[in-house]
Parts: sequence; structure tokens; C-alpha cells
Amino acid sequence: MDSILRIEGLSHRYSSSWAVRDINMEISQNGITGLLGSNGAGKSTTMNIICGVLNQTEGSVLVNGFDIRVQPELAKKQIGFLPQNPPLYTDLTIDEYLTYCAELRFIEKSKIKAAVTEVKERCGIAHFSSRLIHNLSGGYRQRVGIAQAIIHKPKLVVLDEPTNGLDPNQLIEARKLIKEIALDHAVLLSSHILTEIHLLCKEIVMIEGGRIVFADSMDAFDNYVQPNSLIVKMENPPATEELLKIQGITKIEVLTYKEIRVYFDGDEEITERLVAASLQHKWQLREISLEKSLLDDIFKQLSGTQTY
Ligand SMILES: Nc1ncnc2c1ncn2[C@@H]1O[C@H](COP(=O)(O)OP(=O)(O)OP(=O)(O)O)[C@@H](O)[C@H]1O
Repeated sequence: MDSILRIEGLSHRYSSSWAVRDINMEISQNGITGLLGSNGAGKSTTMNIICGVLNQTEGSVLVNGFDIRVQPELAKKQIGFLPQNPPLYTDLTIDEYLTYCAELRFIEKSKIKAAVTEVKERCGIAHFSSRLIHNLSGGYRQRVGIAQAIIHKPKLVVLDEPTNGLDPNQLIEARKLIKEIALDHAVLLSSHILTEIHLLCKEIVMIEGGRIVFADSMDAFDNYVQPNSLIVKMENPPATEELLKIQGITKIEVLTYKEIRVYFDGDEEITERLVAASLQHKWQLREISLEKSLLDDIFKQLSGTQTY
């Protein structure tokens, strides 16, 4: 794989307890990779190490080929980081703050103004250029945080719970912005919310108790947690035996007169077969919904009961 980030055998211990244990992962040059895990799973620790904010106890992190411990300056040039608590100077205006960030990133003096203008446009904050950051809403502060993370055009953008605490409208806007950024950057994003990762990411790395419990494409994750039951509502439901004749259906549970739970194995083409049978026999199908596993169940399933 053409990777921008390669992590090998990464472990970290705070005083006596291990927060992260033997993390191995690789992410490619573009697209969004989601780091999913419940609170305390080790997401921030991993991200802080990737970005050189924290020195790991064991293992290595290579960013675009540069080891964050051996060549920290070169490695950090490749990274833009939005930590869980955005490092904003709230007494500065957006312009002042982003100019300062550009200087910290060693952007050439003559190019700073253009870089600030470009990033403000991209993050939709240009109209608030002279507003003090403490007078911005949470959503706009987050945009400023993202702006400082991409001002130097890093290859890898690391966003630690970037959508946390945003209201529904801000959430939609933030997702849009992150997707847009991923068009020309590799993005690693953490969240404890499966839906968030699902909506945004093409790859998913799930950690629990400091260890990776699942790492693959979002499609593979979907297959892994593939529901094997459907709720079906029909005006004129047939007898259970009729439904069991449909290929793939393994069990029927009658919930109410017009509502049944259908268990199936194999792929989701079962929905097409059900629709076709309903049309043919005039069962008057009104609704079909796949039953998705709850995140808690998936966590339990993936993390097992391992203790260490
Ligand atoms: N500075 C610290 N000193 C001691 N233990 C810490 C420190 N920071 C984190 N931990 C512990 O390390 C483990 C992993 O924490 P981490 O913050 O990386 O998890 P997280 O997945 O980011 O969770 P959250 O979403 O709640 O921030 C937790 O058990 C946490 O209590």
C-alpha cells in the first residue's frame, strides 16, 4: 500500500497502566480513516503519539517515511493536528491566530497572507476574519481549529473527535468540510460514535482497551456486522410457511398481525426477493428495515472479554 502513515508495535504506558498496546496500522495517501473506540479506548493517546505530542513507550510511527522520534521536524511537517481540545488563542482574531499558526509552521513570510486567505475560504470562516475567537460559536471554533491544521498543506490531517459537541447543523457542515479536505489530504479522524465514522470514513480502525479489535474497509465492517434480520410490515401477510419458502429466509417471528421479524442468512438480496414475492402474491408490503446491531453489541462482539 502507498502509505502516508505506518505504525508498528505501538504501545504506551502512563505510569503503571498501558493505555495503548501493540497497535499496528497503515493508512493510505488519501481518503478518511476512522479511529473508533469508546471513551478511554486509547484514541487520543494514539493520535498524540502520531503527531509527536507524546513520546511512545514502545514501537514506531512513520509519517510519509519519517520516524516521528528520529526525524520529528520532518515528520511533523507532514502532519496537521486538531487535538481534542483545539489549541485556540481565544483573545486573538481569526486573522491574528491563523497568521501566528502560519509562522509556527514556517510558511514563508511573503506567502503567509495568501495562505491565511486560502484556508479561511476553504473552511468558510473568511467573513469572521476580524472576530475574536472567543466570540465564535462552537462550530466556527472547530472550523478555525481545522484551518490551523491544514494551513501548511500537510499530507496527513489528524482530527481528534472533530464533531464532538456540535449541534446537528454544525455537524452537517463539519462533515462536509472534512470530506472536502479529504479530497487532497489523508485524514485520520477519531470518534466514539459509529454513525459518525460510518458517514465519513472509507477505512475503519476500531480500538478497545488500547488494542485494535478491527481494522479494514468500511464495507468489510458493514459485512462483519451485517444484520441478519429484517422487520417487515405487510397489509396482507401470508402464512409463515409461505415466507419460509423464500430462498435465504431461515426463521420467522410474528411480532403483530401485520409485522414480522425475518431472519436470513447470506446477502441482503433477500429484500429484493421479499419485494418480488410480495408483488407476486399481493401481500401488500409496506415497509422493510434491516435491524442493525447496536454499537455496544459490536464492541462486545469485537473486543470479547479480553483483559490484560
Ligand atoms: N495523562 C494521563 N495519565 C494517566 N492515564 C491517562 C492519561 N491520559 C489518558 N490516560 C488513560 O489512558 C487510557 C486511554 O485514554 P485516551 O484519552 O487515549 O482514550 P480515548 O479513546 O481518547 O478516550 P476519550 O474519548 O475519552 O478521550 C484511559 O484509560 C485514560 O484514563
